[in-house]
Amino acid sequence: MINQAPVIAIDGPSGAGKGTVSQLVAEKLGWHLLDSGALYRLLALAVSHHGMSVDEVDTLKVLAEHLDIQFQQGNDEGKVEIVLEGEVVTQAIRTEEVGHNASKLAAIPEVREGLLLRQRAFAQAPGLVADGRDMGTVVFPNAPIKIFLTASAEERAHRRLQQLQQKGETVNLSELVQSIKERDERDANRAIAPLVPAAGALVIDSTELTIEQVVEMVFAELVKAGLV
Ligand SMILES: Nc1ncnc2c1ncn2[C@@H]1O[C@H](COP(=O)(O)OP(=O)(O)OP(=O)(O)O)[C@@H](O)[C@H]1O
Ligand SMILES: Nc1ccn([C@@H]2O[C@H](COP(=O)(O)O)[C@@H](O)[C@H]2O)c(=O)n1
Repeated sequence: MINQAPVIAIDGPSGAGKGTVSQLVAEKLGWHLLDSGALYRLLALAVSHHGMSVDEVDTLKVLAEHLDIQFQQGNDEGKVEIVLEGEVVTQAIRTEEVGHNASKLAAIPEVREGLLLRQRAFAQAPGLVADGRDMGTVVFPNAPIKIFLTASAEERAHRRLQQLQQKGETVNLSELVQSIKERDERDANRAIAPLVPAAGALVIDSTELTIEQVVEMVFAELVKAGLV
């Protein structure tokens, strides 16, 4: 059996709100959280640090399997610091550039294979909220709850703009829309584990919804499944 503990799989395109909603749901339930995108971002950063070529697919697979990653509880309640090979990279992995490089690596089958078991290992009692692109389709196909969270590209770019501006970064909205559409295109059209709603997934379009409304909809699914 693949899933040892109940899993809520939350998939969808960049900026749809998966990370925010997953964190809130995991906190409310006291369940574990898997930000699978962070693993692809960490790999992209490591590849760039080590000056590796994306053509070395067998070496990439080994790196993906053994990459030294730690998710450490920070001083602020709920804040997790991400450590790659001894260096805190919590902020460094969140740039658009790292997201783009992650999405290029994510199209390589050996990379996905290398990360697969690491992701499944997060499914521990009492349960896991897993956020990504293929949580419901490939990594946790038996998850009792599958959500596909989306929003218009313009709304997602707008949210990302605000997020980056709050961090003091100067960004251009039309460039962000372009970047988000490019990443959507690559994620949805790759040959392996493309971004598609899993069979039976509840599709939630959050364009006109608040974060709280989306969280409520996920909880309604938990009630229906008898998990709370
Ligand atoms: N329903 C919503 N209404 C308004 N803002 C939202 C909503 N959902 C998320 N946001 C905001 O949008 C931004 C992006 O959300 P988040 O990082 O959770 O997206 P994501 O799907 O995890 O993206 P990525 O896959 O790129 O990591 C955050 O600033 C978040 O607060
Ligand atoms: N399950 C996943 C998660 C992520 N990816 C790829 O990584 C990129 C970065 O992910 P974020 O969620 O942090 O934005 C993303 O664009 C995907 O290409 C993936 O393939 N599968």
